[in-house]
Amino acid sequence: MQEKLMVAGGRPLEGSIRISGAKNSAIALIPAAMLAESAVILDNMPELSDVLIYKELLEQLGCTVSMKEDQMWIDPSQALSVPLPNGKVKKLRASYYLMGALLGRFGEAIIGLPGGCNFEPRPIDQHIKGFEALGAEVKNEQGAIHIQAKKLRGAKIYLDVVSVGATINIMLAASRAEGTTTIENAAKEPEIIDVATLLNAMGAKIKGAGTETIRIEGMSSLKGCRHSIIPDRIQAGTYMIAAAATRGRVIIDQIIPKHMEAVTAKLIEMGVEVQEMEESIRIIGKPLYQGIDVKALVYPGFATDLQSPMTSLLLQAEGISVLTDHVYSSRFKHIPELARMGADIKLEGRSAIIKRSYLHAAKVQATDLRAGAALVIAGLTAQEGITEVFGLEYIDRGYDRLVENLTSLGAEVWREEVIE
Ligand SMILES: CC(=O)N[C@H]1[C@@H](OP(=O)(O)OP(=O)(O)OC[C@H]2O[C@@H](n3ccc(=O)[nH]c3=O)[C@H](O)[C@@H]2O)O[C@H](CO)[C@@H](O)[C@@H]1O
Ligand SMILES: C=C(OP(=O)(O)O)C(=O)O
Repeated sequence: MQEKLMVAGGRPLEGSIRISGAKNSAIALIPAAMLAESAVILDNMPELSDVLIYKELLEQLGCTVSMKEDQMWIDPSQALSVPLPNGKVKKLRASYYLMGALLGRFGEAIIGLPGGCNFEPRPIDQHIKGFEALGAEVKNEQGAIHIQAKKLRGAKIYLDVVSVGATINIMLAASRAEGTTTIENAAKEPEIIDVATLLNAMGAKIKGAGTETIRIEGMSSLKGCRHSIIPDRIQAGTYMIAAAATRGRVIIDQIIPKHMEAVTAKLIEMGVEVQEMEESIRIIGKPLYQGIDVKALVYPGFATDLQSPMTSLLLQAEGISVLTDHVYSSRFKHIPELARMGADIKLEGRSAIIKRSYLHAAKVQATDLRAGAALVIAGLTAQEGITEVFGLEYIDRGYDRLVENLTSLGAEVWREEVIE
């Protein structure tokens, strides 16, 4: 059943919400568990469509997986490297982590090229370069990546672009290679530290995660363990932005404020009051905001995943704001949809030039996950009317309990079936 999100605008968000575990950690930790010979327990698991698809993928690979509340239990002892050239792997981006995990555990993998949010071409050449450096032979046969290694040996790998996915995928395979692997120009996102923490708890020896040089000493076997997933900094940032955009007062709880520093700094710069506590942040919206420049960069810079939601907030700021995405050059599919609501935004190369706009409700299409988040925030700020956000399945990839969370903050939002 296809659903749309109905969003009534014009109400400030007020109250507090608790943030769940991070999608981009969860969907790397689940395949990482396959590198162990015994059960792995993952706590603080978010209830997202990507997670549920990953559970099914692991089951296809012979794992036993169960979920109870926010805990996932994975027994990978009977896992096999079943070829998955098509099917569910196409439904999410992070299915590419099965390449590293299966290569590490079995020395072979056949995995279809990933799906996920296709806001622009997203190559995986650096993942492949890493696998080849570890001694694997990699071929693309009709859209499926075939990877085979007689023996995986540690290597020195320099990434040409700073890539979250390639850094994690190489860590996965290298943790079961013979000898030491060094990844230079590695990505530093908190999710990478989370994966390294899990692998180390499984018995791996990984040093330097969170810096640009990561050293992985390969192990011949890894064991099960229990691990709690870090909070989702992108969901947290989205709610911070939504609170500011509706001139609300919201406490965003159970987060790591350090992970939010780039967003916090930009909100303060435009005039939002942000109070940091140990495990939470309070946002106090103000009547007037200043236009600012925002550059989406790799961590610890402003996250590209928050670039689209931030666009909706910048529409509320006086003067002109310039938002440039240095990670993805054309992640701007939300802009024509925002224009339907009255947004005055021009695209110049990889920058959006954003002018103060008074939005009205409209029927809009989410074309990817964060474009969807941007449209929901825009709908919340529209002065009157009900915005209909189509493509809710994208939003469900990354925001669990969205309607419950927004409703608890006083918003009027609900899901409706799309009747063709
Ligand atoms: C599942 C997951 O964690 N997804 C996140 C991950 O995606 P993902 O890991 O796919 O993104 P990357 O960090 O790899 O991409 C960063 C940049 O490097 C380029 N690139 C990447 C790999 C490669 O082999 N070759 C190459 O050229 C990409 O096109 C992009 O321009 O990080 C992105 C950047 O923070 C986020 O938007 C995604 O939410
Ligand atoms: C782009 C995203 O996810 P994915 O890489 O899983 O498509 C995202 O989380 O914004």
